[in-house]
Amino acid sequence: MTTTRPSSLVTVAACNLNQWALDFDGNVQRILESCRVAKENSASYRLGPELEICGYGCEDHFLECDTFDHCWESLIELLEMGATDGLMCDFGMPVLHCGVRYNCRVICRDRKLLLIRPKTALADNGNYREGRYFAAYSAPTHASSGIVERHLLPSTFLSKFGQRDVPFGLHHLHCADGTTVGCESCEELWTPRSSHVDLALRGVEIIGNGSGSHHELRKLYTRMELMISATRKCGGVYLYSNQRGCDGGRAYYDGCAMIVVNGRIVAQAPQFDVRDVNVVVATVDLDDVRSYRASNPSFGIQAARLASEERGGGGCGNGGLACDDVRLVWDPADAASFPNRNNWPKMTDECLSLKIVTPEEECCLGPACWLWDYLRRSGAAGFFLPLSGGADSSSVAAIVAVMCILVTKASREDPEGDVARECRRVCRKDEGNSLWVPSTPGEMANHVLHTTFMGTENSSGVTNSRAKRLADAIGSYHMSIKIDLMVKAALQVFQISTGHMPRFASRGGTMAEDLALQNIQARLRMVTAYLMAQLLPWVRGRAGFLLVLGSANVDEGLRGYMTKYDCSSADLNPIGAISKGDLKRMLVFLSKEYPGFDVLAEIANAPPTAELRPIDAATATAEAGHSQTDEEDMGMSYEELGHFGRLRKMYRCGPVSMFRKLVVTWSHLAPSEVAAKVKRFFYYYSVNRHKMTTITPAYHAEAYSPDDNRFDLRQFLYNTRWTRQFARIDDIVAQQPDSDNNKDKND
Ligand SMILES: Nc1ncnc2c1ncn2[C@@H]1O[C@H](COP(=O)(O)OP(=O)(O)OC[C@H]2O[C@@H]([n+]3cccc(C(=O)O)c3)[C@H](O)[C@@H]2O)[C@@H](O)[C@H]1O
Ligand SMILES: Nc1ncnc2c1ncn2[C@@H]1O[C@H](COP(=O)(O)OP(=O)(O)OP(=O)(O)O)[C@@H](O)[C@H]1O
Ligand SMILES: NC(=O)CC[C@H](N)C(=O)O
Repeated sequence: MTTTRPSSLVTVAACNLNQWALDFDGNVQRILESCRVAKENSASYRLGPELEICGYGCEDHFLECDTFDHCWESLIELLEMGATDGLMCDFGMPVLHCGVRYNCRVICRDRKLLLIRPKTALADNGNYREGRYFAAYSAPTHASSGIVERHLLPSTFLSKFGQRDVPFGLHHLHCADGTTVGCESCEELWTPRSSHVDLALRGVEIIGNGSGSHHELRKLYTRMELMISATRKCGGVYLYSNQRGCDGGRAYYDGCAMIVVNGRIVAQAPQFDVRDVNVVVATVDLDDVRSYRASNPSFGIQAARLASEERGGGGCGNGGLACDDVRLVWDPADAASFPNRNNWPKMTDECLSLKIVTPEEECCLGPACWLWDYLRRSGAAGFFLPLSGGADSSSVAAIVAVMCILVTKASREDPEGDVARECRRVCRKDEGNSLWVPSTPGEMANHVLHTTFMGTENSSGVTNSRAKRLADAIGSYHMSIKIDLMVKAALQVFQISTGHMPRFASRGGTMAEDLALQNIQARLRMVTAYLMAQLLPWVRGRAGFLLVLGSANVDEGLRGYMTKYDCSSADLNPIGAISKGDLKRMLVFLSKEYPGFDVLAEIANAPPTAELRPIDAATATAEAGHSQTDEEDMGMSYEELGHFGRLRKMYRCGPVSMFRKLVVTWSHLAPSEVAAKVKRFFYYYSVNRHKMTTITPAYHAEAYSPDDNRFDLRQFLYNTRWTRQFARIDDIVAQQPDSDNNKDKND
């Protein structure tokens, strides 16, 4: 008699889901769709994103019992609707266990819960606050005795599915066909002692990582490196699922579900997309994992040592749980299951090279997808953008244009699909059984984007023309108006009330008068923007309101080079966490990528100007069209601001350490000049920090974002003289060989 081993082929699926915090019904629908697609592709295992049932970004809603209750309701619904029939599903949801909140993976199959696995390392840096909502789990000491901790399920499980409780802890599953499955949750991959290491040493072959990881420029590369390195060292089939989209906040989760085998990427889902559900599937041979590990003696030594430690009583209770009625592999010999050879899952043996877009593309694709989710979920009829023809507001217009390109393409590919349906709803073309889809991105832009150049007597014709040409290229509903009447009226009210009329500095006024005259123009633009946003749909015979887009970039926020409550106060800002340098590169990229957008290159190359002071014909240049330029006004260049911003936030530098670094980086400058620049930066940063408290919610794009509300938590009332800090800088300058003091001494 011959005994043959069961087959070792298994088809696994990972997904990107556009979940929305607290949208329990919508989330269930998207999960169901991902399970359907996984099954359609013959998968026997499906991994979903972190906390997918309620949405990752519930934040303080995780403190509410309702959130936990609704998650159980959703899980019951998923089981009842057959999501797990014939498919092992690793779902993400919060679980209250013995009075403690945990961020958990819940593994189910055939309407039965097999394991609840709590997260052990919580994400608490940057935008993450998991420690506020959850406790990190560590295995209880009694687990070493082999006792498996159990979680008592809500009573409905007993009545509906005959199940009272489920193992709870850091276990993995041993299926009847010899396949082993385990999990590691998002941040655990990023920690020095990652869970996948011990899982691999215990022989676990399939490891699912359900994540809630948001986009930051250049971050995908780090994620990919972590997964490739993990499976190169440990072997294994590593699945990564991530949320994708705007789930109600400033972050954009950038999907990119992946399947990696022994250091090779075998499947990758899109990072930026307007579809709600993407599923990637791969058929892998677990024997490849077994032989990869077994062929590496040093892996064997460590695996044997761990096994002997655990046998020797140091066991941590993280053992395998037998699932005797679960089979994951498919067997070509089982002709009854797979009668038609053409329907067999395709073996995935090639190694894909990871698709990583350039930072310029990331800058427009991430915010474009985020804006689309926000627009369709807010119920608005479109956007209103004050378009100055400068680099910032033009970048925002270009991002909306990219949004229209993505949505138009997806709608035209499937006029009956979800994206087309949402597009019709937003464009107010959804009456009856309409299957309308925009014929071009420009047609869509004409429905959703409203742009206005709001000139004053201080504006130049050059910027007005750039705004008009860009609006024409994009197809937006554009107007060019003058707001001098409003400015004059406001100043007359002031004069009647006080008997004084302010003058610009160039006309004999003080700096206070000059600033007030600049700010009134800027603020009236904001008032006009909201009026337009409210009434333009009415003017066009449509229902609804428009969302006002802001366009202050990260450098302006950091330096405070903006008027509080002017056009920087809007409903949303897609570029608030992107630097001027990255934006200019994005504009140049778009001008090359899309025919007809060549005006963007001209805009990128023009010197930035606020156009709030009268034009001085003697100093105005043809490119700027104006004599007032940002960099001169600010007393620092955008490039210098980039350095200050990164050192302050990403390298956690106070004034003294920033000076110490820059004095080396800027070795072409005298230490005293570097000191003056650093002090000037910290002065303006601290004097204007209060502006960040009211700044418009912006797409989180960069690790150097100064967003006061979520990401860069600091005071907003400073002693702007920084006496101790600046004195230390002066001390260091005095010690430098080429300092002015020493020069005097040497002379
Ligand atoms: N510690 C503190 N905590 C809370 N609030 C504080 C505060 N200190 C001042 N304030 C408030 O902030 C006000 C000063 O800020 P703000 O009114 O913005 O005025 P301010 O910062 O003085 O002037 C705006 C600056 O932005 C420049 N700018 C450049 C480019 C474009 C634009 C534009 O708008 O288009 C503007 C403009 O040239 C000018 O230099 C004070 O009058 C006070 O109301
Ligand atoms: N003439 C104008 N018409 C319409 N909107 C304007 C005008 N001037 C300024 N704005 C709005 O106010 C915002 C801030 O103005 P500011 O002069 O600081 O421009 P900026 O930050 O350099 O941006 P941009 O590069 O778009 O000019 C602009 O991004 C734009 O949305
Ligand atoms: N949700 C998480 O655990 C995310 C953590 C991880 N550092 C990331 O950015 O992807």
